[in-house]
Amino acid sequence: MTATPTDPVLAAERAHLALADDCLTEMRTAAGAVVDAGVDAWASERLGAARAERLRSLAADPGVPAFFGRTDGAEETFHIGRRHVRDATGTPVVIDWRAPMSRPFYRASAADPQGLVRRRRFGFSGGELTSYEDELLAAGEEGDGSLLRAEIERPRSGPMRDIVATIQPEQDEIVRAPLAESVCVQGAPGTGKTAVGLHRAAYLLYTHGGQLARTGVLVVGPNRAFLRYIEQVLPTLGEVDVDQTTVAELTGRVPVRAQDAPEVAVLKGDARMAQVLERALWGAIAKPADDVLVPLAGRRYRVPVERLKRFVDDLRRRGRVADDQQRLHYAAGRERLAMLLAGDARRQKEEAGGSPSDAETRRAARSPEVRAFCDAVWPARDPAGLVAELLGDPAVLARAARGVLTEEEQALLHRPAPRSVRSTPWSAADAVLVDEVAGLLERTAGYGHVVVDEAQDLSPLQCRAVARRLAAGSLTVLGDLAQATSPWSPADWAPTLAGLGRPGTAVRPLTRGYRVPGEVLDYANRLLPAIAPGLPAASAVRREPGALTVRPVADLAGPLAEVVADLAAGPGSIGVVCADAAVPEVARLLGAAGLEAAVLADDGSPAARIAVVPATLAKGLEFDAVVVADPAAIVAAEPRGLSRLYVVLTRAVSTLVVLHRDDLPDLLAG
Ligand SMILES: Nc1ncnc2c1ncn2[C@@H]1O[C@H](COP(=O)(O)OP(=O)(O)OP(=O)(O)O)[C@@H](O)[C@H]1O
Repeated sequence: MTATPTDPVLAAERAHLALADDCLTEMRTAAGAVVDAGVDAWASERLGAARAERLRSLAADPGVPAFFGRTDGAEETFHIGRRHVRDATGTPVVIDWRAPMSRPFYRASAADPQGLVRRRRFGFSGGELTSYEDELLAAGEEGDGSLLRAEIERPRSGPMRDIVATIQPEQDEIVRAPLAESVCVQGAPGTGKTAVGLHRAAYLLYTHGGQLARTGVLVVGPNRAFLRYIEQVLPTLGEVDVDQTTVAELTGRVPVRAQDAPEVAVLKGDARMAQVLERALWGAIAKPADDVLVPLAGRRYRVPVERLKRFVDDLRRRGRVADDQQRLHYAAGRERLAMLLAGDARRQKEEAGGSPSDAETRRAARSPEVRAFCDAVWPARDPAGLVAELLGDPAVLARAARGVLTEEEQALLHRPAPRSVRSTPWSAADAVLVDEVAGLLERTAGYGHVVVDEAQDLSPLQCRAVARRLAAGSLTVLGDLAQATSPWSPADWAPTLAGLGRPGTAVRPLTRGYRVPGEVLDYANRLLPAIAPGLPAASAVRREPGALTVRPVADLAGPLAEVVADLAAGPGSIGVVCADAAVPEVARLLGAAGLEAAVLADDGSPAARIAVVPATLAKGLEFDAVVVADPAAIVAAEPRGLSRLYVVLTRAVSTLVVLHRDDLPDLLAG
């Protein structure tokens, strides 16, 4: 319902908005005035940090209204907004969207009003409250979704926005799933997976703040361009303390300078490599060959070889425990071994009537004799050194890989040993191997909750890298098997979930597409039988006659500039997507036509209004209008090129123009 400016309801709601703004200003002033005086310097610093965070979370985004909806029950009325706002007496003026009282706003329907008589949604224009839409749920009346549609179609001009005002019931169920529950969302393009994952992180932080503030929340995305696109969503929701990163950054212990041949990268990402690395590390532990004389408080005590063997065997066994939390890590095992020798000497001394101190025992553990023994039997290792040695020395690899990798596979992995570990030309897949070894050496610090996006592309070893960051926490896995473009691309979610350490996770489908108009989605869905047979096609929540243009062209030059110039005359973002190799040429063509286009880079720099997008960077992004230049080249560029094309065709919110040279894939032709 669009209200007239004199509508009394609108006037009352505007007054409430003004009140909420005043209260928010007061809350901010009060938070700013708190003196950070704790009982000591540390406590003061903590208080200061907490205050800074509270101020940051209260810092209102100027254009963002304090509330976006309202629920009227039989007795109570709540205004629902991005954060809780209260007046000077503590009375709530706006309820946080994550609070339990807000749930009916998202879930109630005419069939199940959940205690609501009315649900009201507000429309804003430039921060002004301009309209409202009422649903008299108790009377069986439901809205037509016009505000949802307006929200989706609002032109994009930068990073991703939150969807807090219009989260849909099927999305809300995932957002509010309990913290203990890991979820895997299999969602077609534009069904809101990324949005749901981010809102779930915000919901969990609100609901389990204390617990998660200690353990933290991590969001993992496919690349920097994607992170740049999503990174503002959580701060707008008031959550400034979430780590957002890529798998490459997570595993970035060595500088990546080289690229593997595809078959080598595939092998390096294989789960069997974990076994090879484990053997390479633990297999190098030697059998003690001799007694050791341990110096302790001025005397030497003989620890016989049989006992030494037992120590080593026991520790090794504890290093093989499957559960990472219970497992004795290699580096800790080495220290424990030294302590066992020192402890043995101590016991001997005590039996002889002495009473060595703890400090003396620790000194014994660090003595040259004990060190020499540990160096020989349980050598200190560093992750990069171990991987460099394994890949550079066929004999070392053969020992670790016997019965696990074929000889041909071992040969594939081999590369000439570099002069030093530091000069090793590491590849991205090597970095994951190095991280795997680091995880064997020492326990990796884990988060309380991890959201992993575009998870369909993770290699088994990358899954393990994410799982190591999870500790005892839970996981939100987001992805779409139809958009899988990596060589590991699983046919179902089971292997990925097992690799992520949560094999029993329930897979929840999302099939209502919000981003892409029906005409465009139907067109892209024609590829599904070839790329993901059996996967249900998404249905679009809206249709948009004229949204799709498929145009044969003899030459790109003229039509491309003409189409982009046309689109640029309207509002919103434009993505011109082409095969990676064609990016310079497409950028040149647009430049020559006087169009201000910039190539989207993977360094996290912001996308220009007209962005030339390499097809391999398009995943997860969206633009108001998309021009796909030469789809056949996108398909031809890689083994899973059809899936890549499916990704590319599903990036448009309003308009998709496909310019092709009469060589469309069969499923799209005709
Ligand atoms: N409930 C909603 N209300 C408003 N907009 C929504 C809603 N759900 C999703 N959207 C919008 O639809 C678009 C697609 O959402 P999102 O990127 O999260 O989908 P996705 O499933 O991750 O897509 P893809 O797999 O294609 O990358 C975004 O612009 C998002 O804001």
